[in-house]
Amino acid sequence: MAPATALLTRAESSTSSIGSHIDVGPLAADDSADEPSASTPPTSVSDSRSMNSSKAVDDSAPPAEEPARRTRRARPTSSYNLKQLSTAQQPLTTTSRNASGLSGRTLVDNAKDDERDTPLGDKLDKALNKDWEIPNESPKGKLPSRIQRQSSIRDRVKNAAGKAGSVLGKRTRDMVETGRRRLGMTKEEQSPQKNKLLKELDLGKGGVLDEMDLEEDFAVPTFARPTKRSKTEAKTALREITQPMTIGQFQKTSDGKKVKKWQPAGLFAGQDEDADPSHAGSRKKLQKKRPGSSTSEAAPEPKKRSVMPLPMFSYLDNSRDFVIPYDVFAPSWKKGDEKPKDWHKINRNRLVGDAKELWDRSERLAQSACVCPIPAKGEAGCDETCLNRVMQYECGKDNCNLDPSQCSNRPFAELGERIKKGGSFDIGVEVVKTDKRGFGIRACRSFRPGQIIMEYTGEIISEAECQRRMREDYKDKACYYLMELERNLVIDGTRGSMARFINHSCDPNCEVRMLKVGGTPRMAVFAGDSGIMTGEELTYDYNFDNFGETRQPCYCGAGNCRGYLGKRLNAAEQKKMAKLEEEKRREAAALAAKAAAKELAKKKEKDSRGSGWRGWVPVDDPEVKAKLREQKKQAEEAAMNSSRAQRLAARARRGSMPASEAKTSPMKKRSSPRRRKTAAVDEIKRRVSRVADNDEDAIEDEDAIIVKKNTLRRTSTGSRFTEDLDMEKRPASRPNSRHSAYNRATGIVKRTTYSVKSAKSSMDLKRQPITEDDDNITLGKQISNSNGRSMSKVSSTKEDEDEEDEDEMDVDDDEDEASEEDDEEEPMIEKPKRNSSIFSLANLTGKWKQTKLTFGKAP
Ligand SMILES: C[S@@+](CC[C@H](N)C(=O)[O-])C[C@H]1O[C@@H](n2cnc3c(N)ncnc32)[C@H](O)[C@@H]1O
Repeated sequence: MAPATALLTRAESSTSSIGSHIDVGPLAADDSADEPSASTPPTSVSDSRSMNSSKAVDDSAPPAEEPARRTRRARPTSSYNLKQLSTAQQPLTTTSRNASGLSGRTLVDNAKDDERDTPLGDKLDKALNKDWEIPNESPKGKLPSRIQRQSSIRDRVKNAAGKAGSVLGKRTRDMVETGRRRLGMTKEEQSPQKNKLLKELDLGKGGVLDEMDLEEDFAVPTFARPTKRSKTEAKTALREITQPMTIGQFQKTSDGKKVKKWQPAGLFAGQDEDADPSHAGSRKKLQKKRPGSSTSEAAPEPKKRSVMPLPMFSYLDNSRDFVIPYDVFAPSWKKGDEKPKDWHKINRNRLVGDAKELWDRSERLAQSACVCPIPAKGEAGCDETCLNRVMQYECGKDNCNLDPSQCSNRPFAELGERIKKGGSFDIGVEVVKTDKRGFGIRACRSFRPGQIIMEYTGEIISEAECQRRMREDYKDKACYYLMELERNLVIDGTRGSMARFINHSCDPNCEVRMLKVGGTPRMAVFAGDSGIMTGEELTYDYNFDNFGETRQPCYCGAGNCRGYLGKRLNAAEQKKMAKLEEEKRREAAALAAKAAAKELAKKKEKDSRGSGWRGWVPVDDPEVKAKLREQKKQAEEAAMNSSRAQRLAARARRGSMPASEAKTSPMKKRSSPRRRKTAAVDEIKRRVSRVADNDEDAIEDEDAIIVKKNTLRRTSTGSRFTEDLDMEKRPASRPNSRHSAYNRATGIVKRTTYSVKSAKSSMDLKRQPITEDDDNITLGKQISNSNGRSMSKVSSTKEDEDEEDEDEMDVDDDEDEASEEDDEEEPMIEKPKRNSSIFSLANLTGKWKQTKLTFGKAP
């Protein structure tokens, strides 16, 4: 070799071949035989391997060292001079290049080219020879033209496939063989579909041909362009072949060897599609299996898969509504939820009374027996053609030859197994309270269409007993739990299983059916055609006869609701029912009108009492109490703020009385105490009656009186005004009076006792306890003197007030005496409150009694 050639520098390299264009043509051709590794295209000048391959290697270098010098970085990259490469590889049978630009022989040794006779290679060979019409003749004497090169495509494809097969190894080949066996195909008799797939696999868009875009104006042979679908299928097939086996688990054999355990079923090509309940086709199939089911159309045959579906596609196909899994949702009874009372649970039917006799005597149907064939693996036996199923018998060991695992007509056995487990998921239902329909049953798991949910158990009674119970025991009940079992026999679920709580719906999701289990009829609730989702309320159509004339309104809320519980009526029945209802409606209207008239009369009577009258109110009503307190407060504030009150207060402070008051002042008349008292009381009565008549002025006067009283009370505690009054107006001593000594000592007390404006009432109030019972807002006071003598406790209403006035005088007399004696005592009262005329009257007269308070005025 010329050493000059060997001294290839980076600079030279970059100029001679931008993009790592390395001239390896003649050298590679020469060396390829003795140095197979040279077939790996060199990638860059720094690649020592490339240098060697281009004969720039010193021949003296020991060949054994070559592998050691090959670095990791010396890997091929993706830029080649394709023309050169193809020429360089001319001596080989074929050259192939895939999309990444790698030569096939970088993966597979040339020496193995002969082993290309893999099944896939054969297959491709066949497919190519059969379907492709690629012109492979070139004009004689001409240099290999483009089209000639095109003729080698076939070989290249074969090479590629062969190499792939060889690379993937025995396992893949075995798989392909197995797949072929499953499809029942020999090499020769492949289905047209498979051929098509293979063709598409070979030629698909973006497939082998597309990868071989050696020249822009490549003449594509005439064959149909692959569709999108076939392309997908082809890709799937390719993936099926090339994917490593990941399904299955390893298991150890007896001699400790690890062998793969293969799935017997799954998403494999050649198997039936799943009978998933959420799948419309399979649902129909199940419906068809049930006798008496509404849908009787023949279910379509399940399709056989020609290729394995990708998991993603099967998920998309079997889409269903999202439901929170049971263990997350678990709509179970919460603490505090209402539980049904009055329910005695029994899980097995009990024969009661004459039903037992009837049961024993009743003619039992001869036990039916089915002759269903053993089903194919993975299929359910005793389908819709099963004789037992048709006769409404459950299969069992006595009447069915199939193994329980093969038989699909053993719902009660299935239920028994589930109940034995005992968890709430296995039981699958629970009682819940509904809005308008009492209790109901809710699913706490999902149920397949037609799957048994629960048994309806209870007391089995005769028809006659049922009628008696209806008439006597249940006549006042709103809910009945009676269900006909067989002729003359009824299940009374009043004492029974949870199924008794299932409500009616005109669009139900369950159905109740009777099955004979070992010759014994039993009722059960089955999921309807759409299955049941977790959390759904279970309902079935009661479709019962009404006992009596009344029909219960239905609150199922379904779009097709009939409006009533019970079965749909025929025209005559509907007419009769409409007539009855019309009558009832008329009666109800008449009753309502009567009640309205009565109410109106009451209202009129009430209104006739006058506009201000709002009726007596209960005195212990907290609202009234609050209102009264508020009114009282407002009145007090108004009184304190009224200009008249202030004027009077000012005058009182100055020591002069208003002229009007002065005129009526008993002090001026200097009459006898009794007369003065009478005059004062009369005056108060007059004022109070004006107030009672709602006279605005009088109310103001009343305020004034009250203010005055307060003023006077202050006076009594030693104000200047009182002292003045005492000095100037002090009466002559009364030698005969038993109080004269006291009068002389204190003077003022007596003088002020009987005047409206006198301090009598206020002074008395000071000495006498006023009780204002908080719980009972009636205002009143137990009058007692210092000796503890009870003076008065009079209950008063407006009607007897006048009479009481008479008593009042006597009371006051006694009181007066008491007051004289106890004048010096410490005040023992709290400040009296003003709010109503009655209260004021009581204040001013000193008469305290249990008074019923009112809003406004009494009539
Ligand atoms: C067999 S019981 C069902 C359980 C019942 N809800 C309970 O609380 O016991 C039948 C009674 O439930 C009530 N009911 C059931 N479904 C109803 C519906 N759709 N509308 C109104 N009431 C219903 C009626 O009172 C009926 O007599």
